[in-house]
Amino acid sequence: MSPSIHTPSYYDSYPPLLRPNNNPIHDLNQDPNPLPDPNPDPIPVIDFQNIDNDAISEACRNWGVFRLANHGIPDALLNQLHGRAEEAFSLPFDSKHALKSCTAMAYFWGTPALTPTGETVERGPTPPADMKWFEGFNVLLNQLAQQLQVEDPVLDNFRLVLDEYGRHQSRLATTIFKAMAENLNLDQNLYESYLSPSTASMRIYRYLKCPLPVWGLNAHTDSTVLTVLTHDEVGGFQVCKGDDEWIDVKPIPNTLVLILGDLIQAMSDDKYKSVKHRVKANKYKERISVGYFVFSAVDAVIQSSMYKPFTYADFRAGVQQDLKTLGYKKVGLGHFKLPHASP
Ligand SMILES: O=C(O)CCC(=O)C(=O)O
Ligand SMILES: [Fe+2]
Repeated sequence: MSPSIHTPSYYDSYPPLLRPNNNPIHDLNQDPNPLPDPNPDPIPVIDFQNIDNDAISEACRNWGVFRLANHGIPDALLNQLHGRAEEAFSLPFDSKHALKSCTAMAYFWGTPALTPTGETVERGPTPPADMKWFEGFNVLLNQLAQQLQVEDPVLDNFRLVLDEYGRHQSRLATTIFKAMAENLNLDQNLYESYLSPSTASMRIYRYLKCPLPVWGLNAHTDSTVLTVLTHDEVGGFQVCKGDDEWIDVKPIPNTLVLILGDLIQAMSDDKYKSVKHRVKANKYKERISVGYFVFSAVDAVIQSSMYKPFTYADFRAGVQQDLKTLGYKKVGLGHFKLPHASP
């Protein structure tokens, strides 16, 4: 008998457990993809070239999310970012998996529960219903330029574009945070420790075609001060308005979506909302998104009338505890809530 020859297939880039041939229910071409809704979404838009503090204040209080237009990131760079990410994800799974403990650019798949250095929080085998149909790279921006030596030209090009994109994000986040801090009358001496772009990380996701009726990413709030997302045209990102109204955020080319995280909610004495968001899984199309996550300095003490003083290090330790025991962030800001502020 001749030895079986393995013909490389597109799905060699997928984590083995998420390949269609390992999922008999994976029937990719059965129904047509539903048509997108032609109506615009109601997400507020902020013009970065003409910042209106009142409009920012309104969006932060009522939504916790807005779209950023005229952000000054060249379209060519955004296109390159998506192109390079696509190339990196198309590498064979083993080449990506080799980076799973590479702190500057750590590869992960199947779960968003990561340690601060990008390694998967181990909790024993994940049942398929909890498995997330994605893979990604967790990038620590301050390590990307100096610490990461990769020989593969695809990964090296990816690193270069991430570095450039990250510098734009740090510029945008600093300016937007300043407008928010002015609106909140925060002490100017706190600005630098409350928003520390040197702590920033990025996550680049490829959501794979998903055969199961599960969420691409479950509803959560971010543990950040601010998060800035760029999405491809596939869609599926939703934010929660009020208690339970889920709104589809339309993918609009070359705009960014900025969401407020838990840390700014505390800094604002709960006037601003850390918005819940989630991602719908898609059976037919892969989706690429890039998130920039910026935090406070790890040892900066966050003062709030609604919470006990805490540092980002304290906050992160609470989240890691939840990830280890439950697999998801449960308590978050609740760890620090003052009794008089509880409902
Ligand atoms: O993929 C996305 O659009 C959202 C990612 C996200 O919410 C996160 O990583 O916290
Ligand atoms: Fe998120």
